[in-house]
Amino acid sequence: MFEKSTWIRLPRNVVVGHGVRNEVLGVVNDLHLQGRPLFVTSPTPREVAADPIAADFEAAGIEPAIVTIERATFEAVERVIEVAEAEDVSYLVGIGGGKAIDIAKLASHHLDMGFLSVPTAASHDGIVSNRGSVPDGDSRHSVAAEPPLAVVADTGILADAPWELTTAGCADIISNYTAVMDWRLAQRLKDVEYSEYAAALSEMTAEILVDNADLIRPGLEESAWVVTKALMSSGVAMSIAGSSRPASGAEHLFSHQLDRLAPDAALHGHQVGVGSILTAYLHQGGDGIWRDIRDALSSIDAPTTADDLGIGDETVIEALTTCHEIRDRYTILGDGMNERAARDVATKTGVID
Ligand SMILES: NC(=O)c1ccc[n+]([C@@H]2O[C@H](COP(=O)([O-])OP(=O)(O)OC[C@H]3O[C@@H](n4cnc5c(N)ncnc54)[C@H](O)[C@@H]3O)[C@@H](O)[C@H]2O)c1
Ligand SMILES: O=P(O)(O)OC[C@@H](O)CO
Ligand SMILES: [Zn+2]
Repeated sequence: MFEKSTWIRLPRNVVVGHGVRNEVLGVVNDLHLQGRPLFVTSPTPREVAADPIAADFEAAGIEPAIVTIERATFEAVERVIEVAEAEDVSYLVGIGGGKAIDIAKLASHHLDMGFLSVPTAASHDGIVSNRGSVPDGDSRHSVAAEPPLAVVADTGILADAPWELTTAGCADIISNYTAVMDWRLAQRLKDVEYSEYAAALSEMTAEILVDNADLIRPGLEESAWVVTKALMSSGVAMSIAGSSRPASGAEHLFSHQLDRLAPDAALHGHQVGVGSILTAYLHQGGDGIWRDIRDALSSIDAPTTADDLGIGDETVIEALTTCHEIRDRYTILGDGMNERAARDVATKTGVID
């Protein structure tokens, strides 16, 4: 008897384009959301987006509560939950980069409230995903949550954001190549649950982005459009899979470990991009696609070496040899690399000198 079943949860409205920041209130009305919102943001996104959106709400007689977070931690999630309860809000709006959106996502899940995702940077593929990613001591939790009810991505804001945030988003997408390799490997060796549709969507998203690399240039609003569509598509792949597997393999383990060893040294997307060069080499050897990944990253100004990341060579080796422990996710790293092997791959790919 066939007894399989699945829930695929996706946003109802996705609004992308120039000036759509002014449409957040319209989206709220379209979703029939009542009551006060709580805006979850961080300092610069507050200035560029949260305060102007709050002014639109105030003009319509709704006074949003606002909480500003600095880091993605479980303490920040708890703070947002406390403010939401104290201010008696009915829904949340995450306004900012990946961290603000993750915190809003996790808090709204706990509160059993809907949330809207308003990215101010095209820097990560958590914009529409159904996961929140938060470090916790020595490990990393990718927590199941609901995807946003709606996404409002203003390409004017995204194009004005610092260019490296956009290149980080591109690199987060390019890393899908190796994430899917790891997923297929884990399916073959460990029989992990696998979705051909989610894997194909994730790979196709990376291919379309790389094919359009010429359009991705600083100051071009069209770049923000191309990258944001890719970030959404990758997030949808995660929602179809019900896990971050289509977009997160060993290159993400490497990045999560760097977050612990060298906090705030580099952006998430840039770290996973360099990780992807390394793990592509581990999967396929010297003749495989590691050079294509490196060249694609380089063509959009994303880092390809430890130096570019501002991270020391020895930290890269430590991350490579220990990152398999960070979470229970089978990848090409298996039960861990030894130091000689780590130094070998990092040197042969030019990630370290
Ligand atoms: N949930 C998921 O599926 C998912 C997917 C990918 C990444 N992530 C998580 O997202 C985080 C990475 O996101 P990130 O790279 O956006 O980091 P981030 O949220 O820390 O943002 C980077 C910096 O850019 C600033 N910023 C944002 N918009 C700006 C603007 N318009 N102008 C100027 N500055 C602006 C932020 O305030 C922050 O200081 C990581 O914690 C990662 O694990 C989650
Ligand atoms: O589950 P994690 O490893 O946090 O991955 C989510 C996201 O960063 C994928 O691009
Ligand atoms: Zn990522």
